[in-house]
Amino acid sequence: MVLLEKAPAKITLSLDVLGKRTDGFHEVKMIMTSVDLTDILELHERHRDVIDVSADSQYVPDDERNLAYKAAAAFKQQYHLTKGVRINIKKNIPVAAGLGGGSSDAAAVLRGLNQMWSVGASRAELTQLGARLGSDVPFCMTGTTALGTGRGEVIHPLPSPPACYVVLAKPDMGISTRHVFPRLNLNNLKHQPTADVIRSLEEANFRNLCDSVGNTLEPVTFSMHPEVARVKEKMLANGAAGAVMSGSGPVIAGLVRPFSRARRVYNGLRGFCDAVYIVRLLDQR
Ligand SMILES: C[C@@](CO)(OP(=O)(O)O)[C@H](O)COP(=O)(O)OP(=O)(O)OC[C@H]1O[C@@H](n2ccc(N)nc2=O)[C@H](O)[C@@H]1O
Ligand SMILES: Nc1ncnc2c1ncn2[C@@H]1O[C@H](COP(=O)(O)OP(=O)(O)O)[C@@H](O)[C@H]1O
Repeated sequence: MVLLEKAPAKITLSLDVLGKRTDGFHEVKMIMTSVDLTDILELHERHRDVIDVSADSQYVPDDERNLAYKAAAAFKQQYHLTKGVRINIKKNIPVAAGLGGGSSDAAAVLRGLNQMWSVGASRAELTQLGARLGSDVPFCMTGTTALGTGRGEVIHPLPSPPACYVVLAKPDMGISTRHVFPRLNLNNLKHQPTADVIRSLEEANFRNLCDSVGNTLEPVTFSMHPEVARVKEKMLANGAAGAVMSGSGPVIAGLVRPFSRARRVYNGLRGFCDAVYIVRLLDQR
């Protein structure tokens, strides 16, 4: 049996860090929404009790370090399964970009195995299992628009954003999340107007949304990689109505209306960046 599962990328419209937790993670408030830039996972049932993973990207491990592998191993252990699976990943989401590609692949494996093996686990059970794999995985289980609290794994659904295009621009580097958080100056955090972003979603107010997006991690990533700050400036200079770094970066997401203006922003950034995309929100009014 073969099963195909899509794994959409996510962008963070707002990311605020409240402080450090006793478990070494940071307390966050972040608003995430999914976009139509997706990895495609092929799940092939194996009768032997093995997990094989392949990915068409040199930047992604094809062994037990792969988040898709970890998800399959956790699912098999949780439900005492001895069947095997081969997972082929078509990577369309840039790696270590702040778009949650690995987390989304892990969530796709949990959804896919639950279906392929007719386990019947609830979405809540899969989300709880996903939280053990990474802070981003619970959001990726839902794939709509939500506020993440705690370390990001506690999910509070939010209204869909107003329809717009998103230009994603990735400078030519990857950034590891675990290298960004420790560099935060916890005594001088630039907090975000999370409540304003939520209100703009409730009111479907595109202008107010664009004026309130922001990311407390930007100063850290920008100081490590000044070119990321330049991409954000260029995104706005080329006509984006709002721009914000996604996750720990380096991707900058620009909110744009209408499509003709999105094309202009896209063209203004191509050649300046390693990869530029125009995507749609998967969950929009
Ligand atoms: C912070 C975000 C925002 O989207 O960064 P991106 O990965 O997307 O860039 C994500 O929630 C990340 O989620 P995920 O990538 O699953 O991170 P995890 O594997 O849980 O944690 C990786 C490392 O990031 C740091 N970390 C992550 C989340 C958090 N709330 N506090 C932290 O300090 C820790 O050092 C941790 O060891
Ligand atoms: N299936 C996967 N897809 C992408 N990255 C993966 C995967 N499995 C493991 N990784 C590793 O996880 C790290 C984070 O990748 P990714 O989730 O794309 O970053 P981000 O959370 O910043 O978007 C990378 O170093 C990558 O090598």
